[in-house]
Amino acid sequence: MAIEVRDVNKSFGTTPVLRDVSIDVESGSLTALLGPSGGGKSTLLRVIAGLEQPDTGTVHISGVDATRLSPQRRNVGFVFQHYAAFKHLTVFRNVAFGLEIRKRPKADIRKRVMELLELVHLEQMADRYPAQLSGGQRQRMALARALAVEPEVLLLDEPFGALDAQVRKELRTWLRRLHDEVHVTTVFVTHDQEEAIEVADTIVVLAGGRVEQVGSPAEVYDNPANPFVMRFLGPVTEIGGNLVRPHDIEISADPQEGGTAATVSRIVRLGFEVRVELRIDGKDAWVQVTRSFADQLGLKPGDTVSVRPNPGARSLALAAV
Ligand SMILES: Nc1ncnc2c1ncn2[C@@H]1O[C@H](COP(=O)(O)OP(=O)(O)OP(=O)(O)O)[C@@H](O)[C@H]1O
Repeated sequence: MAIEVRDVNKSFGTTPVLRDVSIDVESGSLTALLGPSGGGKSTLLRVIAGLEQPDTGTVHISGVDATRLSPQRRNVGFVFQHYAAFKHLTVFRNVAFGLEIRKRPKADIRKRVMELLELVHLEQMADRYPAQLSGGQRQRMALARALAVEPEVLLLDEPFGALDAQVRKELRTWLRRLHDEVHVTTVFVTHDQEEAIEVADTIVVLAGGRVEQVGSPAEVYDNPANPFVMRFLGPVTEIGGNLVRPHDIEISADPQEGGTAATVSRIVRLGFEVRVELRIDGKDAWVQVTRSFADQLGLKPGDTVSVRPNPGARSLALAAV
């Protein structure tokens, strides 16, 4: 195990921010800490980094008890949302920085930095200054710099959070490919469930300072531990007292066995998908269908339909919680 966090509690003043948090991060994995704002993600990452001390509990890194070690002695690399580059140094020198202070031979530094710049696709930018890079390029430089000293663990706190949606998407794919090449154990913080699902091997869902669930993207999406996780990981709607994914619902113009009667209130066409909005017993619900299926049904507002979760659907009973 690359990182073992055990029974960590942390409060700021009287506010508990991490409550009995225990997680294992496998060597070579890419793990997302996912959750709503204020849930404790950054604090947990900072506890792993050694930038915050837990009130109780321990952090082991590569089998060594790191709980009382300074950040410098933990052999971790970090990248934050707003990366503080040395403005007066070129991209090359920024990446070389950690190696220069470790007094590595010049030729070795040059070789390593050029390899890293190639890895992050910035080899053409070596002589530029940070101000001459785009936001996405600057974050890639930050990653190269964090990797330069060969950390055992790479910690990323919303590394693409300040970038626009398009660049963010590109960098996600890029981070996944980079990780497949380098295999350094990586933990990254995100509040974006799509980003976590697309990039991570393992997702740790953190809310209110507690670990709600740990699992692969498919596990947390398809088998959420509770209604909170189900809601946080993707769209949900309520049918017959159950929480269901809107794409897991069968809709029919005719009554179906085990179906619930609903009235169509609106039909919204969103490109390939169609969202059929419904009223069921005075409550709103919705079903997601494909455009061709919607056309086949020929629904219009005011129609009465029958809805039911399809046989393989995961549903969570709301009354039981
Ligand atoms: N240094 C600090 N002093 C006091 N309170 C803090 C400190 N750092 C964080 N907090 C509080 O701890 C809680 C958790 O913050 P944290 O940044 O860990 O959450 P987060 O899940 O990363 O949220 P976000 O996505 O908004 O950064 C918040 O209520 C925050 O206000």
